[in-house]
Amino acid sequence: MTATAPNDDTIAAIASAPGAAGVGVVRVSGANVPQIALALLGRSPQPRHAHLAAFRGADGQLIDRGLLLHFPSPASYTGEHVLELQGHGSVVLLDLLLRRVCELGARLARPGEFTERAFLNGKLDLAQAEAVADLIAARSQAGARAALQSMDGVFSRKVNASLRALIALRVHVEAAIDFPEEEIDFLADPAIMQKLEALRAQLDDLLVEARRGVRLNDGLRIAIVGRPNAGKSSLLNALAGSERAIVTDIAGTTRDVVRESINLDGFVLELADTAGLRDTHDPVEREGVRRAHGERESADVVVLVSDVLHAETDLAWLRDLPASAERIVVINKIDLDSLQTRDECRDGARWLWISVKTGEGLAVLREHLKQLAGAGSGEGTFSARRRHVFALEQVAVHLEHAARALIDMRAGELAAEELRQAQHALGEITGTYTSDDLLGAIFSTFCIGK
Ligand SMILES: Nc1nc2c(c(=O)[nH]1)N(C=O)[C@@H](CNc1ccc(C(=O)N[C@@H](CCC(=O)O)C(=O)O)cc1)CN2
Ligand SMILES: Nc1nc2c(ncn2[C@@H]2O[C@H](COP(=O)(O)OP(=O)(O)OP(=O)(O)O)[C@@H](O)[C@H]2O)c(=O)[nH]1
Ligand SMILES: [Mg+2]
Repeated sequence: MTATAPNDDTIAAIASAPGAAGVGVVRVSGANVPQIALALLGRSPQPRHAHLAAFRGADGQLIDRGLLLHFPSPASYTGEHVLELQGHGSVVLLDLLLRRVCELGARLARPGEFTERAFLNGKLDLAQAEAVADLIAARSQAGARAALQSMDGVFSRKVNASLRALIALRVHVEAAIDFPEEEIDFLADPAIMQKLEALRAQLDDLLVEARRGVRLNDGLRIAIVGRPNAGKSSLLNALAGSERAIVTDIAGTTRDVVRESINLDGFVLELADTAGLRDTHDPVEREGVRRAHGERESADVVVLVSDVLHAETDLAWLRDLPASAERIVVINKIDLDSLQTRDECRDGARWLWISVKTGEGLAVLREHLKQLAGAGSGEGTFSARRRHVFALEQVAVHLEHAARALIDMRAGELAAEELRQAQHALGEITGTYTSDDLLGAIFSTFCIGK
């Protein structure tokens, strides 16, 4: 992808979903739009006005009768001249219309190229452009609402506020380096450390929000792990509301990872049921256990399923769980012991006593998962991508190094370099600093016509 190539060519694509529909849209962007519009309408269209037009081929044959709209540059989605041809939603007609537009001076657009141009023309920053794609792909109301917030710039504004604070800090530190005779005094100034700490706190909050944004966007990844026969597959089936996984009373039933995506009151949960953890000589089961470990490592939430007979021995597994994941310990089969449902916090985990068989305690588990997916986090919740979280983690590391350089070593040069790198990482979120490779990777995942 040539993100920085001059955009002097005109691009066109069908912007509506393929298939029969009431209306379909061919979208065109670029310098040739006025001439294409003139050819199709027979006169120059009024700006931002819907004209009913007879779209004709080169031979004068009618292709379709539809609406033609011209958004003159720069007041358009891309910032360039944009033309919309709204015809009948027929794959055949829209293809003919697209062909005609190309004859008149356009080429086919690559996926995401309209939004890429909007980015390059400053209509959107990179995080907002990504949110456009995430909005289109959203699988839940919560995900769509969050993506809309990011598209509106909620996330970007927070990033930019931190960026400004970071730049101000850099200015101070760089100035101190330029005047070495004052460096010692300056670096001892507690106001600088306070500013740096305030910035770190701000970015820590943003990281928490961004992680939540990723969950809203991608769904909450939940790994169901635990001893064989504890009821992991039964739990998956109960949450999914269908007999998705095989359940038997034979230990070692599940081997492959069984995935199911569910929508829980507008929140997407990505469930993964895994093979029961045990030492075994069966090579198939051993591979299943290996995969179960893999799921555990990459999950947002690990649900460790045990049962009333093994709760204490299974506790040992808690230690092996990745530190970053939320932990839920589910003690299943309380019906066997006529126990009551319980809900406790201990050992850094939430403990729930349930019975998949009777359904007792499942509502509490569902509610808890919903909260972890982002429910109840209030207005202004925005969507984010893993790339953003990674950038914020980098920023945090550089700021920590900068703080150490300032406090422990009074090393101005070192601190300045760390702050510079922090700014670079932060700027990658909104695209202030972005390589062509990254842009190519991002926009190529869009739909054609977006
Ligand atoms: N028919 C149609 N519907 C659509 C779109 C579209 O491109 N075409 N959109 C495509 O995603 C979304 C709307 N997004 C848009 C965003 C900006 C502008 C635009 O013309 N912006 C100008 C003028 C702003 C103004 O008048 O306030 C600008 O930013 O300068 C148009 C659509 C959803 N619905
Ligand atoms: N009494 C009782 N039995 C249950 C409950 N939940 C599951 N079971 C039974 O426990 C047995 C094992 O259930 P599974 O869901 O296959 O267990 P698993 O953890 O997936 O087992 P593996 O796939 O072998 O690791 C089945 O016979 C289930 O019917 C429960 O709440 N109470
Ligand atoms: Mg199973």
